[in-house]
Amino acid sequence: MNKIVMPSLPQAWQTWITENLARGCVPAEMAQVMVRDGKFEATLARAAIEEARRTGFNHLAPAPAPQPLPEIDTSANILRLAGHDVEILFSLRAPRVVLLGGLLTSAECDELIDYGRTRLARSPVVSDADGKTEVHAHRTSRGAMLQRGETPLVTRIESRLAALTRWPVENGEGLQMLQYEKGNEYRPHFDWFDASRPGPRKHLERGGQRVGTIVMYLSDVEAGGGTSFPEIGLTVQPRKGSAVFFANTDAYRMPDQKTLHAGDPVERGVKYIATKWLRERAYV
Ligand SMILES: O=C(O)CCC(=O)C(=O)O
Ligand SMILES: [Fe+2]
Repeated sequence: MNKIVMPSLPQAWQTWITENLARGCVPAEMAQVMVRDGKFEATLARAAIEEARRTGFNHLAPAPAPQPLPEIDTSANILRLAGHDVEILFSLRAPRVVLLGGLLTSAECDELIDYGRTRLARSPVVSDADGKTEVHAHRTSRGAMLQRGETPLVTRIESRLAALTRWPVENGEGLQMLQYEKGNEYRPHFDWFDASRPGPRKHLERGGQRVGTIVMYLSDVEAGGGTSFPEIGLTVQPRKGSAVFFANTDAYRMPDQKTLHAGDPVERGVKYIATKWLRERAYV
């Protein structure tokens, strides 16, 4: 095996191999993770791990520090953000999930629905082949894509989200206001882009990975319509004004498989949400 396998890997994976070997992880299991999560050829994964082992896995520069991510201070019950108190209802460390109460006021929810409702169109998904957006049976809601700062209310919400997550407004995609009627759903999916597929890879060029998601509930729902995370057995029930935040990647900004999530089918009532996706860098 030649010696240049490791440097050909993305820096984050070099660091991952180095750190996991140092922690005593089993090489065969590490190779499986690289195939599953990094979409590497098995032979390449094994060669890189073997090379790192032979060289004492210290031929790399010191591991870079974990990258900053959007993060919410969950040290108290109430987070005071410039004139607005948000309740921290629960938090989970890995994957990072935080449930927030009273992120939006009832009047803000109603205003956002009234504003977005005038231009609802079937919600698209990103195609694997070319990155264009297309209508798909897996996502049956209708929605409106709002520009960043499109109205004073949108600006106010975006500033609140930036203070909440300590993440710049410029790194956010525009808000999406979504309406799910009876039977409408968003089947299990990831919000992060899979760099091994040509379509999603194109989206990474503008602003990098989607490192965080905030789903804000603009209405109560009589039955169904929860946001569920099947890998961790969690379902969040919509409650007007509440929101769920989750980080889509680990501390090295590597996609996290545990963030698989769905908008469950609405059984009774109408569900309205606003979704905000946070990128690694400015989204312009
Ligand atoms: O509808 C939901 O509860 C989840 C929405 C979602 O996953 C998204 O907008 O990316
Ligand atoms: Fe999502």
